[in-house]
Amino acid sequence: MSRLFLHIEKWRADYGRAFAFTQGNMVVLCLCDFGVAREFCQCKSAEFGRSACLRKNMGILMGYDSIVSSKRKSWALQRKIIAPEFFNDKIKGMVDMMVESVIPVLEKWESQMEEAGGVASVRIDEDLKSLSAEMISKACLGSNYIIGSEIFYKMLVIQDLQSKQQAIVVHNFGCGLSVIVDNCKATLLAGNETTWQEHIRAEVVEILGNQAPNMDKLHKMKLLNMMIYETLRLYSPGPFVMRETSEEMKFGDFVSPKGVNVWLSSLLHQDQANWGDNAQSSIQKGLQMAFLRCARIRICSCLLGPGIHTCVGQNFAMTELKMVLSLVLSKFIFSLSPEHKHLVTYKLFYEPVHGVQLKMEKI
Ligand code: HEM
Repeated sequence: MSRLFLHIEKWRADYGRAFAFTQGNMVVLCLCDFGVAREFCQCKSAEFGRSACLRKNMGILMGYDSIVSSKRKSWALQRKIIAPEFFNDKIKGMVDMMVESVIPVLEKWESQMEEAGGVASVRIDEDLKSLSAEMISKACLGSNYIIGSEIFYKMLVIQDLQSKQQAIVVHNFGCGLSVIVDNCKATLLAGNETTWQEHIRAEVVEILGNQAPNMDKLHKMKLLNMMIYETLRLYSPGPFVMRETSEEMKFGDFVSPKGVNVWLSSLLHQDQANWGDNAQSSIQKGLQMAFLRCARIRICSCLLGPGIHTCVGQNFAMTELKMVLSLVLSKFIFSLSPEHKHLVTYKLFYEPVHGVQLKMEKI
């Protein structure tokens, strides 16, 4: 985030851990302070809901009155209907469907490895995108899932057009050599430091044996769970969680009048004041700190959405992630391919511009 939203990083350094700015006629209070963030996360007031600008700018993609864009009564009603559909007892019945969907993808990658004589450079992002579209469509639409996948791809086109229309103006406050060097270091490290894989693979193999994953087995995979949280912390899917006040509200010492957009910055996830020296650590170091982090994440987390808006699909998402990763780890050894070009853009979520290319080898 600090690379794409350099202005936020700069304003935080210049004005402190909470500052306000205007964007057009919208007033934004941006919070980068752990203590205040906790209050943001714990706020259960219906007067602190989704902002009007989200509906205005993203309504075409998210719906103008959907669970992700509505407020108060309309949101509460939709949440009450949708949330139970993603409770764990429902997800339990979806695991076989998830395994069935992932097998063809693993077989496709396997044959690419065989054709390349054992080790191949495999582009995985498109396959994973299709896989996740297929799984959520099957979960929601059953046998009509093809329609769901078609809708998903139409939405991607709209997302693309939207992001071009509302291109973020990234102010260059000195993105110099140090930024490039930092990114090279991060990429090299992430590509080569794979000892974490061995630890997690050992856990996965011990729990799975030769059997397919099921819900009970996935629950036992503690290291894998931590690795997913650590990855979400280091590479949050988006830069902010956004709310709008419908009445005067107080966060720490900050009093926000009615109608102000309050943004919680994901810079918090890598803030040394909160995470100490390991704030920017790799997955390997991260795993050593993971227990501490998991505890903090529980206290204040916007990784899967804070407060009453916490992610409805988190059981589904975590099961899907653990299922796919456990199968990949039990079958393949992987690291970043030399062909991988690291460049990230922001289109509603962060996305790799040139995809993700892995060097993969069958175990
Ligand atoms: C790793 C994958 C995922 C991540 C990191 C994630 C993250 C989040 C976050 C941060 C929020 C809160 C946004 C806010 O407070 O404004 C959220 C809300 C939401 N997520 Fe997810 N999500 C994931 C997967 C999913 C999936 C698979 C589904 C659907 C099955 C889903 C459905 C929703 C919905 C409907 C909300 C809105 C909840 C509400 O406002 O009441 N998410 N998610």
